[in-house]
Amino acid sequence: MSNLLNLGIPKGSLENATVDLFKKAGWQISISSRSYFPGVDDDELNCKLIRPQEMGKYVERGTIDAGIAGRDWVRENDSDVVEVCEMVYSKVSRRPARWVLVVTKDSPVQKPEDLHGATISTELVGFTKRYFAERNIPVNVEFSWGATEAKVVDGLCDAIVEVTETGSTIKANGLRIVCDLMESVPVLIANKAAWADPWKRQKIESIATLLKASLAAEGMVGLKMNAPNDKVEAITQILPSLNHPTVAHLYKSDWVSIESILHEKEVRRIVPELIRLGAQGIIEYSLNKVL
Ligand SMILES: Nc1ncnc2c1ncn2[C@@H]1O[C@H](COP(=O)(O)OP(=O)(O)OP(=O)(O)O)[C@@H](O)[C@H]1O
Ligand SMILES: O=P(O)(O)OC[C@H]1O[C@H](OP(=O)(O)OP(=O)(O)O)[C@H](O)[C@@H]1O
Ligand SMILES: [Mg+2]
Repeated sequence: MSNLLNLGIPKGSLENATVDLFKKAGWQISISSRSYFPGVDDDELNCKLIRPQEMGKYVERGTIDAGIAGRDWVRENDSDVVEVCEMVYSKVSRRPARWVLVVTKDSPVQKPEDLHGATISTELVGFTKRYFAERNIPVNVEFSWGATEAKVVDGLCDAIVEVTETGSTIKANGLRIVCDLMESVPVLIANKAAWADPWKRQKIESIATLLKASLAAEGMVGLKMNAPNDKVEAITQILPSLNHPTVAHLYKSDWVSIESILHEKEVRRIVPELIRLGAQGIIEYSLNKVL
């Protein structure tokens, strides 16, 4: 049973985005409703759904070998684990989640210092207490079980420290962000003993490499074209690339094939220029992974 890695998948906000990312990376994880043990098409993996708030604890103890959770919760729990890599994605976007200080629109609070003696509600109690203590602002920090935005609307507290991504919950509740306190992205964490085990470490590193490669490929495309030899200099000068564009000779011809990887957004600007410079037979293709 040594060639088996116990892997924690974050239940909740990061769940679907994480399963989608694994799919792009080459692993099909199937979660059936009410089961906390997803299936996975890899005999070397055993997946468990775990709340991100508890991922660090179970990875630290070795209950699971590795897992993905928001860095916010790994830090909040001060988990003694190896942070293998970070990946920039959230529930619906490819941006970090933001922990923000929030008040009602009509609140007089303009900066954290204005909350002297106030009550702040949050799920992230340790971080919030530290943030205000470091600035010598005495506040009363209360733990919130969720639906935190409602508490500041109802006047149950003066401000909240809450996570936001699209901002729609803050907007829907007529609230205002005072300032950003912290950004958080998902991290792949590993148990220290598992990291010291050569097989487990290699498996964890393979997962990290492929997840990151899949994220890196998003929004990138390949562009390939033919051009006469005397146009190569001009074309390669305007062509963005990861390193340098590839230039290969066409068989029995004084034409070359030029290939490069670039951001999809740049294509609409670059292609007309390439045609003007003499490129022909231009093809664009999507990428699954960039390593
Ligand atoms: N849009 C988002 N909303 C909340 N958390 C997000 C979002 N995007 C990423 N995260 C990250 O997800 C983790 C929180 O996950 P969790 O499942 O607790 O979210 P939740 O939305 O509060 O869950 P629940 O629906 O059970 O209340 C944190 O690490 C947080 O940084
Ligand atoms: O900026 P947004 O894109 O709107 O996302 C952030 C919201 O999503 C989460 O709420 P959740 O659905 O978990 O409700 P909860 O407060 O009950 O946990 C989080 O706690 C915020 O309320
Ligand atoms: Mg929540």
